[in-house]
Amino acid sequence: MGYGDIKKLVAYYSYEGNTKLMAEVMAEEIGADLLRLKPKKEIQTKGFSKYLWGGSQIIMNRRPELEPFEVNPSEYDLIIIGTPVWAWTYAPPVGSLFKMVDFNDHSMGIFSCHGGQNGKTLVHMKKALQGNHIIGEIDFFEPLSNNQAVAVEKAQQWARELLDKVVGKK
Ligand SMILES: Cc1cc2nc3c(=O)[nH]c(=O)nc-3n(C[C@H](O)[C@H](O)[C@H](O)COP(=O)(O)O)c2cc1C
Repeated sequence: MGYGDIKKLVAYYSYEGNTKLMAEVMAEEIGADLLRLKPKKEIQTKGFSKYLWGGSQIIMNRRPELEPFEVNPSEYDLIIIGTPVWAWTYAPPVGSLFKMVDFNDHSMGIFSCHGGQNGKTLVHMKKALQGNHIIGEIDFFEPLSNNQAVAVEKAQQWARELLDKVVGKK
């Protein structure tokens, strides 16, 4: 099977744009569809209270209801999932995705964007995605404001490597 036959998706949540940038760069690099996870109710607070609000979402293990998807994620051969790190783990809307879609036997890449403490984010994602093939994982330190060009190149290269692995496997 060639590169053109592989169905690729980048699904992500982003509150402040870092994960969005990395997801868009990856999708463009490998010609993937994009799925932005959008909670039906998103609190708009950019000050310190965002940590209180987000932290409480994690503590209460919230799985917010998301806007309907325009694609069916389980139909893809390669699925990349990106999240910001919230309280050392993946953000609640990504947990909603895991609950809504029965991922099984998919080739997947997982990535996170964080402020220096990735915590157990990728470990927790792998646990939630058991039964799939996690063929790559990567994290980025505040890519919007910290060496953006380097982060972009790293994201492009990583996405290409994932695609090469999937093509090689088929
Ligand atoms: C509610 C909340 C909790 C956060 N918790 C962490 C954390 O535990 N560790 C960390 O390194 N960064 C943490 N951050 C920072 C974000 O992970 C980081 O800014 C990331 O790049 C944001 O991605 P985004 O712009 O796609 O939303 C937190 C941010 C928010 C809003």
